[in-house]
Amino acid sequence: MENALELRGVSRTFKGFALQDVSLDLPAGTIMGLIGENGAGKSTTIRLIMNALARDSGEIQVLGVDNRSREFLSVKDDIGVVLDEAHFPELITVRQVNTIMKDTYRRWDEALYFQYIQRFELPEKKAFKDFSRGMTMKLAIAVALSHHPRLLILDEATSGLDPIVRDEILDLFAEFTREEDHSILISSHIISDLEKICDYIAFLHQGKLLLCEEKDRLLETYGIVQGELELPEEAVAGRQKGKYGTKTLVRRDLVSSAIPVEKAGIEEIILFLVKGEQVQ
Ligand SMILES: Nc1ncnc2c1ncn2[C@@H]1O[C@H](COP(=O)(O)OP(=O)(O)OP(=O)(O)O)[C@@H](O)[C@H]1O
Repeated sequence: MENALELRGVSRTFKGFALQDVSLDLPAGTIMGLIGENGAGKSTTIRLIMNALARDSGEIQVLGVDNRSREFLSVKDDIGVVLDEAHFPELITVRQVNTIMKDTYRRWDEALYFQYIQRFELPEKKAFKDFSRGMTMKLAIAVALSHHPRLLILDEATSGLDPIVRDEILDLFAEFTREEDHSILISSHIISDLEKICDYIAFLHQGKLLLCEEKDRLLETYGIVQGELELPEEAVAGRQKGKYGTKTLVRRDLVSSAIPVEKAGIEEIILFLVKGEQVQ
């Protein structure tokens, strides 16, 4: 299997919002960051992938299987999912979650689950209703990882976590993909988080996928030129005029080597591409 996920022309319309014609491939063994502003359609895309939401059109293959087929039910065992509204019953405890998951997943690994519980310092006897947002996300991540999935689908899984825990969890995700057939789709609006660990960046804006590209390729392709320099128009991908002068996002290969081009970060590239010409 080459791709863990394949979306072709996927669309879904709600009143006032449409996810339009989304196509992307997540190669097995890689991490894709799905980024976009609030309301861009990230959760909708993830719900469509899990077939928790029906699409209007398009095709979705998950781990080589059509997500509307019967086979998808058994493939679900191979997917660890953390949704942004991760929820467990109010009175349930960490220990009771273990008992339930034992019956839910064929490959549930109790020892591994309790290792994560300890690592995340989660209380074993506290009722779920008294968990903070960070604790909730940690519990959901522990569950997602403890049934030995091949694909992790994570919707805003790091939001609500403090920077230290967030870093630890991002390392954990990177560790997960060291196995060559392990893949991750992770959505976030914290671009810097995703920049660290992702191989691919997919960028949704108002329901459209504006970009889906290898991260390193984006970093190689674009750079920043400071000041009002003469540049070939085809090299200019975006421009910002601010109090402290002009910054231009350029395609490096179209700019003369005499012009100094600085490195651009993923966040900068995305912002420039979306905003185009801008005066601040
Ligand atoms: N079931 C639904 N019925 C109607 N509109 C919906 C439904 N689900 C999502 N939407 C709308 O679709 C749009 C995209 O929402 P979505 O949750 O996919 O965005 P998102 O990128 O995940 O945003 P956030 O970062 O805020 O979580 C929003 O305008 C939302 O109101």
